[in-house]
Amino acid sequence: MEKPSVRLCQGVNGLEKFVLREIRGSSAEVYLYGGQVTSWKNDLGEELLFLSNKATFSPPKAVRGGISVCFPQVGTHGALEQHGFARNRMWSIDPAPPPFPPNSTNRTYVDLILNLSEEDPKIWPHSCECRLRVTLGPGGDLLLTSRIRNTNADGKTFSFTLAYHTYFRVTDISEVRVEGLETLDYTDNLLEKERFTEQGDAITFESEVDRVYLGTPTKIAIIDHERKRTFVLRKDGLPDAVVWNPWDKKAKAMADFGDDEYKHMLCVEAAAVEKQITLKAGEEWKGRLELSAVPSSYCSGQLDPQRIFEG
Ligand SMILES: O=P(O)(O)OC[C@H]1O[C@H](O)[C@H](O)[C@@H](O)[C@@H]1O
Repeated sequence: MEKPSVRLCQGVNGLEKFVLREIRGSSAEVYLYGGQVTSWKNDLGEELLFLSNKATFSPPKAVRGGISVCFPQVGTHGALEQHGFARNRMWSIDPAPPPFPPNSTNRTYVDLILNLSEEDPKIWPHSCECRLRVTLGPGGDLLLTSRIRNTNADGKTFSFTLAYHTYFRVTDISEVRVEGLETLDYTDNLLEKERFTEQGDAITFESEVDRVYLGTPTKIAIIDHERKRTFVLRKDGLPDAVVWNPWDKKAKAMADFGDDEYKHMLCVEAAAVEKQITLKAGEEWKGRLELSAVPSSYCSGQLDPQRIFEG
């Protein structure tokens, strides 16, 4: 048994990262650059997130993989650069994190706050506090909580979209199913954001996918059939879910992504995209994402609902 610990150390290219460890051996890594989670391992030391072998860790380029916070804009849904600027700014240790409900079992966490640059008001003329708490639960669950506060001194309202851009590591994308999004409406980024209704039983992958599922349930499951592992996402305050896999052609076009790596990743991103979140001066918004990885009780096409959708 290890002792739970949170350690600040140097990561790739001398960039600082936090390493969180829990008693049964699970761990997570969070970089101050981008406030980005780059690793999440289970009790057996198996990596659960995808991080590209070609990820550069060279600011101002965003790190390809892990979990980045897209804020204040998701994708091209606005006038800012793709996915906003939070993922390519330095974050720092939050000196005054707001109180969380007391929870004696969760001590392994780090509180970060986004440092806006002096140039940022030119592209986004607002003042805000953007906080992120990353918690590793004793059982190895990973919990991200964001708080965004409008601190505009001039009383101005602002609006934003936000996503946790999560790259799950999967064994073989063609053997993966996503459950929880069937029958929902989605907008298709590959077809000029046209709106469709999902028809199938569950989502499977055989070509490029880039969709925003709208108003999803709070729980979504990603079943890695070959590894017999199911990722369960539970989310609050983030009604939508982006599902993305670049497939072969787009993979080749990305400098920081290996040609065949699309086979081993899937992005399912808890997000607030369709409806912007609007905060009046002084108001705060809170959203959270909880991830767990459990052995699949998936067999002959059926998820065991007891295991996945309860509890
Ligand atoms: O290359 P990036 O800016 O990190 O974006 C990678 C991908 O992220 C999202 O999932 C979007 O829906 C995609 O359209 C985009 O290609």
